[in-house]
Amino acid sequence: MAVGYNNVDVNAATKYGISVGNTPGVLTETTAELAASLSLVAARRIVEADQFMRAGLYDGWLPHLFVGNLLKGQTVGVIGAGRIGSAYARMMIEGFKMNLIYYDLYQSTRLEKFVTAYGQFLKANGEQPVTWKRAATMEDVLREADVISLHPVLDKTTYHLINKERLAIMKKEAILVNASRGPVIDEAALVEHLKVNPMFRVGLDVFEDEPFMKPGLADQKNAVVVPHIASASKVNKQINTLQYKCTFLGQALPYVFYYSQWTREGMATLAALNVLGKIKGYPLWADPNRVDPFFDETTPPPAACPSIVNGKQLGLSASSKM
Ligand SMILES: NC(=O)c1ccc[n+]([C@@H]2O[C@H](COP(=O)([O-])OP(=O)(O)OC[C@H]3O[C@@H](n4cnc5c(N)ncnc54)[C@H](O)[C@@H]3O)[C@@H](O)[C@H]2O)c1
Ligand SMILES: O=C(O)[C@H](O)CO
Repeated sequence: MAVGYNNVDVNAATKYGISVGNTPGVLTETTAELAASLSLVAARRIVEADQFMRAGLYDGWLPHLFVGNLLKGQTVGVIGAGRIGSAYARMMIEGFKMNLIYYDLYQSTRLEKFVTAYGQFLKANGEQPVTWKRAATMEDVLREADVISLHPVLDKTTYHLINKERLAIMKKEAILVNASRGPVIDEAALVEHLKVNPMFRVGLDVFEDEPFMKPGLADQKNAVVVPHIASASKVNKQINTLQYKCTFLGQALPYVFYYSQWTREGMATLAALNVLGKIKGYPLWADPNRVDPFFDETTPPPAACPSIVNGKQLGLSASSKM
């Protein structure tokens, strides 16, 4: 179960009349949050500083100890401004007042409107407004941005999108984050680039030969690496509050019950509803970017398949109800 379906040969599946379902929407914010975390951790050299501290090497404040990059007023570059790329951009812009440059095959009008409105808000409050730019080429993003996060789908147009030549045009102290798919970066070229550019830093959730890393990557202090954990999150939800009599205080105190809602539970729900929908002969859900109605605990899920990526090619009908 996943939103990314690069591991499935969709054309072959379509040829044999097999539907391919995915799980969009439920992991957008969690993946964007992980990309934002990697950006911060890399910018402020948190892992290096943590290891230094634990090794007992800290013997007093020094003006130049672990100097990192301040994000405020810098430029964030997003390659692939779809669901996750746009959510990540909003976090970095609103959280750190960064300017945006993005590259996508399609215009992201909603994202542009968000940055414009936020810029106006900042201006009205006497602050420097944030700005946005849609880049004509991906190279423009690589040249201009201080932090670059990769969020495209993996296909033949994005395989090794970041290669030796493109790394070379990035700023020497840039930060590169990848929470999309490993092969979007030529990882061997990245290792070489990290070796000769110690102030260039990366945050990686995904790897070219997952679960393995290319030789040398683990030795690089300027790389932060985590094991594909972008969707590994949960929310604790309160379900009930009871009063109980506290014996020593002699008064009623609230007793709160929680349960955890896991992101991967949401993904599993969409995957299961895709299967159920197919068995029942349901139509395709009209907008796979808006799957919230499938999680409304007060009503039964809609009689539709939440997201079948080759539904149109297979001639499946679309649901008119939203
Ligand atoms: N690390 C994780 O655990 C994790 C979790 C969820 C999704 N993902 C990955 O994140 C990526 C984005 O997912 P999403 O739900 O936002 O998908 P999405 O389809 O909403 O967005 C992808 C965007 O990439 C753009 N794009 C496609 N080809 C491009 C190209 N050649 N150059 C620039 N842009 C291009 C598309 O136009 C689209 O806007 C996928 O690769 C997915 O597999 C990873
Ligand atoms: O594409 C996805 O959904 C993720 O990589 C799985 O967490």
